[in-house]
Amino acid sequence: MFDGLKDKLNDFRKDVEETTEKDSDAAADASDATATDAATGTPAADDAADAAATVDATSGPAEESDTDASAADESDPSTFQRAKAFATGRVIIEEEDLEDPLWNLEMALLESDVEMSVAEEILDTVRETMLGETRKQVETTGELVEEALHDALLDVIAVGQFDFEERIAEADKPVTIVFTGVNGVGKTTSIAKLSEWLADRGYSSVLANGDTYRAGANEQIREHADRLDRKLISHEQGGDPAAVIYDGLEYAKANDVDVVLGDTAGRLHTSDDLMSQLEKIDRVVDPDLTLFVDEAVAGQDAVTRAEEFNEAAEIDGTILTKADADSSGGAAISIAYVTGKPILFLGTGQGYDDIERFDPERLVDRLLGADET
Ligand SMILES: Nc1nc2c(ncn2[C@@H]2O[C@H](COP(=O)(O)OP(=O)(O)OP(=O)(O)O)[C@@H](O)[C@H]2O)c(=O)[nH]1
Repeated sequence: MFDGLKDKLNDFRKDVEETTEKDSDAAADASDATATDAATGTPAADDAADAAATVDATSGPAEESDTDASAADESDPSTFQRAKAFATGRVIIEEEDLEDPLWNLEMALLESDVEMSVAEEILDTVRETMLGETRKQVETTGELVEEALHDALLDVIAVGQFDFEERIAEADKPVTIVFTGVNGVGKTTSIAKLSEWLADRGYSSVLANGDTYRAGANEQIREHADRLDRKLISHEQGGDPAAVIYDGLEYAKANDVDVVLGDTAGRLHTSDDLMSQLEKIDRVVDPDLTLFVDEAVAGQDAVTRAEEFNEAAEIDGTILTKADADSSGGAAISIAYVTGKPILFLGTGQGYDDIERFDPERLVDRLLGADET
């Protein structure tokens, strides 16, 4: 899962390590040079050697000295700063160290279908974390990069998260959940999976097929309902989707069913038709939650659709299917930031159990290699 993106993030770590290693070598040379001068006993060299040994790299005596400073100090203050830091076991990351690696990272994120504003946000956070507390002490550059990437990714991925199970537990029953999204992305399968997920936690559910537009939609969802032994409410093709979901709600009330899972059409003649249909469902059944479903493999297209559907009928969260087949990870990283609504579940296969609660920390660990699953 998301292996392509994982590799690219790892490349960034290597990139920064390489640039800072070169600079560390230069700093080591400069540090050696000041030490050698110190051995010869020149006053300026004494200052520099003191500076190299001092723990506070920002206020060493060399900076205050008005005698002729060391060659490194005069020609390249940053090299001298590095030399001082190097002598005290510190790593200094300068803006120019990050320039090329950050450029490469931006290209890699965009290639991975990460939305532009999301990529920029990630770069800003990485830059801030790595340079923010300038001359921050770290054990290795790799660790600093990892920390910066961790924070940057988590910031965008965790937008809007809430405890879905708690929300279901606390809501008045029946809870109505409406699913939006285009056809073929795994919407019906996700409804079936969620019905099982809820059953595993003790909640009963009824399925309602609000996709009255597409021929064959009733048969498709009925197959799932039969297999799972769930009640399905459906009307004839061409019927009013709001009426179907309303009937689902009435059935749930009459039979003490906890949750109504309402499918909707993924595409109509025009987007205006789709919008007014979703608006009508909103008005008639006033769903507790509207979940947008799309496939991770659709990348940028999924992100754009999430925005469009969110405008048509405000969503409360996203289910991202086919994460098992997605290498890029762009949609998983971008959708929450772009819509302001969290990803709630990942579809991870074709079986009914192949659904997992979206866990931002776990995804970040996966991307940074700490979680191998
Ligand atoms: N690998 C994988 N396949 C999935 C996942 N979710 C759904 N699928 C498959 O994707 C295909 C389409 O799923 P459907 O549930 O029929 O798609 P849909 O969006 O409901 O399509 P419509 O009913 O046309 O709206 C099916 O073959 C599913 O088995 C997933 O998380 N991983």
